[in-house]
This record gives sequence, structure tokens and C-alpha cells, in this order.
Amino acid sequence: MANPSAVVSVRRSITHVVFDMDGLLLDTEKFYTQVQELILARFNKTFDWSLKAKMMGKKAIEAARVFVEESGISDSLSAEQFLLEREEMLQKLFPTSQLMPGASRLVNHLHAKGVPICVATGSHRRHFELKTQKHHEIFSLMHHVVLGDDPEVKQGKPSPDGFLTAAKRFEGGPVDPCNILVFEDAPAGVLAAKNAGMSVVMVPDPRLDKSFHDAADQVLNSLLDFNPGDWGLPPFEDNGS
Ligand SMILES: O=P(O)(O)OC[C@H](O)CO
Ligand SMILES: [Mg+2]
Repeated sequence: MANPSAVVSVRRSITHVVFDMDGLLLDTEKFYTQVQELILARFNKTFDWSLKAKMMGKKAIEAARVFVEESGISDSLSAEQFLLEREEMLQKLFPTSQLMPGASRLVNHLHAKGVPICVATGSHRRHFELKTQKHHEIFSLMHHVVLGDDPEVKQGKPSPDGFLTAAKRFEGGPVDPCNILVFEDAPAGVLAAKNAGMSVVMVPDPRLDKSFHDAADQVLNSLLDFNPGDWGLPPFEDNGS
């Protein structure tokens, strides 16, 4: 969007917010990285961030296919076998998930100010329950949660299905995508938000290649750096400390 006044008017039209979950609200991406490094080490291969970038944000089976094919192990391990192998490790790790810096402050702030908020994640129900078991307080503030195994989400990110379903389920929905701001950490998630016609703030892991930042409307190092006023949303009343 080259025209600065168009940027300002889009930013002023935001009324609803959609949060990604893994790597954005919760620090769960590190668990996927950890187990995938272990599995590839068995094949004398290393798991790097170019492969990570292609997997993150996607539905489990879609990410699994990318993993076995791109790493060149599909003759030895199918996508389904890979999912089974990593499941036992992930089930132990997910309940230890922590909120990302600034997540609690931002979610509580938007909820307190009456901005409708929800979650749209690639995670399926079973993993969602494990990841959020210590975080019910924050997730209970969401108007709704759209999961990766929701019947309306035919395809995972970068398809817009999850975000369009999220827009539909707000009170009085569907909300016009141009009034929705998405927070994402993954390249596929940023593309999904843009494919849905929404604005997107990207909060990427610093190890992700910077070329993936280009599709986002704003890129932040942390949710702590988000200024709601930039998007016409009610400003924080504290100093962020
Ligand atoms: O980033 P999310 O919340 O869409 O989750 C996607 C996968 O479960 C993990 O990459
Ligand atoms: Mg994510």
C-alpha cells in the first residue's frame, strides 16, 4: 500500500482483532522445533529455519508432508509416521507452554476496552487443550476460537479459511475483513490474513528470514512493542512496564 493516507484510513477502520496462537500468544513453536531437530538428527540431517518457515502455522498433516518431503526422508518416514513419532514428545511439552511477552497485557487491554477478540489457530482441538491448560484466564476472554480441525476450515494457512471463519463468528458477523487486524508470527499465517483481505501485524521469531516480513502491514519484535493507537484502537493506560 504505497499511498500513506490510504494506510492511515485502513488503520483507523479496525474494529475487531484476531490472534494466532502458536508462536504468537504461546511460546509453543519452540517445542515443534525441538522435536523436529531430534527426528532429523536420527537421519543425520539438521532442521533449519528455512524448513521451519515452510511448516509453521500450517495444519499438522500439511506441515508433516512438507517436513518429510523437503528434508528428503519421505522414503523412510511417511508424514503420518512422523506425526505419530513426534506426538508422544509434544504431549509432554505442550502443558508447559508459557504466554509470549506482552500477550496477557494486550489481550486483557483489548477485552477491557470492549474490542471483540478471537483466536484462529492451525492447532487441532486435542493440542489446543494441552497447550492452553494453564492459560484459561486469557483464552476465556476470546469471543470464540477457530481451530485447525474445525469443519469450516477446509485448508490450513496460507488459505484464508481460518480467518474468514473467525470473521463470520463474531457477534453480528460476518465482520468485513477490512475492519479486522490479525496478529501472526508465521509466513503462512501472514499470507492467510492477506488472502482473507485483513490487515496483519507480524511478530516474527528473529531467526526467520527477513524476506518473510514484506507481506505484513507492520512488523514488531514483540507484542510489548504494539501501539494500539497506530491502528485507531484504544491506547494503553499504563506505561507497559
Ligand atoms: O500458529 P498457529 O496457532 O496457527 O498453529 C499452527 C501449528 O499448530 C504450529 O505451527
Ligand atoms: Mg503461529
